[in-house]
Amino acid sequence: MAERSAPAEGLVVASYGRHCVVETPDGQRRICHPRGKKSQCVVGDRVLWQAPPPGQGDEGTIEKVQPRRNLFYRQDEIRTKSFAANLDQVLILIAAEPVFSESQLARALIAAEAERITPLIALNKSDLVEPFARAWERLLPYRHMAGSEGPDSRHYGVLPLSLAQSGEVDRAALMRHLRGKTTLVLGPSGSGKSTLINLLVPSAAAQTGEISQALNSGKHTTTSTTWYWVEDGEAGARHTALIDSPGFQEFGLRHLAPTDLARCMPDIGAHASECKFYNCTHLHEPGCAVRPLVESGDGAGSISANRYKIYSELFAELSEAPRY
Ligand SMILES: Nc1nc2c(ncn2[C@@H]2O[C@H](COP(=O)(O)OP(=O)(O)OP(=O)(O)O)[C@@H](O)[C@H]2O)c(=O)[nH]1
Ligand SMILES: [Zn+2]
Repeated sequence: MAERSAPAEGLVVASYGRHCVVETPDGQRRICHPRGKKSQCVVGDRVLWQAPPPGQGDEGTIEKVQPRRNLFYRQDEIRTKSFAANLDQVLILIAAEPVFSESQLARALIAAEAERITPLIALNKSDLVEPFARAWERLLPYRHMAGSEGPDSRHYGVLPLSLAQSGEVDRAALMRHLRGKTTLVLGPSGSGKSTLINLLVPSAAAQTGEISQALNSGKHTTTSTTWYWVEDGEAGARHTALIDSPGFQEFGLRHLAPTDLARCMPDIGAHASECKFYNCTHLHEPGCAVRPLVESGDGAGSISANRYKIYSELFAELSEAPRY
């Protein structure tokens, strides 16, 4: 039997459930299969993979998945879906139109916070003046949420964009946040996700082409999550990456306990340590420091009524016993 070569390092750039595409440090891409359950991988994984012995095709095997810094995923009652691993940021792209769901936005933010991944929010289509003004207003609690670095710091970056109109300006603004990082891009359909990817990655089609080629054109199904290198002049190639992933809808958080929520909703969590009971749920307890801060009809209070409503609904949802 022919000698096998030593396992080599690689980066998972596309994932199809049972198999994936691995990129080598010199930019070659090839299809690989996990050796067993333990070597199941997702986009963003650093792996050790092995080429097949000569004469046995060109599909490799994943020998080992290196320990992950984080894993971004969602979980509903039946399924866990992993988006990607080893992320620096999640960019949540919403738009003036179609009108975005605040609950969906809050869920994606919570999932990121739970894995300690920095979320960044972008609101596209600022050229649609009135719908944009309404959407920007709805983002007020997110734009104003206090950060931990001094009294004027903000917890979330919120970028206004007009991707189809002011591409170059937006590209510069986005790159200030993305440069040198690996960012997962999420957004509901119609928000401009393809427009954003094409703006930042003019070679996106070519890069997906290389993946299809590695997949023997059509032998395997089309991709669900894809890694793109962002060409960035001075900084050079393979430095900044975007990961495009579908599946913003139905953002299940069943992997979290209801008591994790306050920590992942910083406007609510900020006051939790002042509650009378250390395990206060902020729903009904006497001496709760959170509830008096929720906006009432008179405009007083510093926690938005919508945010508190989302918190209580999620608390109830995550408290239900699993139904399977
Ligand atoms: N008015 C306006 N329209 C935009 C802007 N950016 C994107 N669009 C339009 O919005 C529509 C959706 O953009 P896409 O980039 O295809 O959005 P997507 O999020 O990839 O949508 P799916 O393909 O459905 O997932 C297209 O008709 C774009 O031309 C913008 O800044 N302003
Ligand atoms: Zn409380």
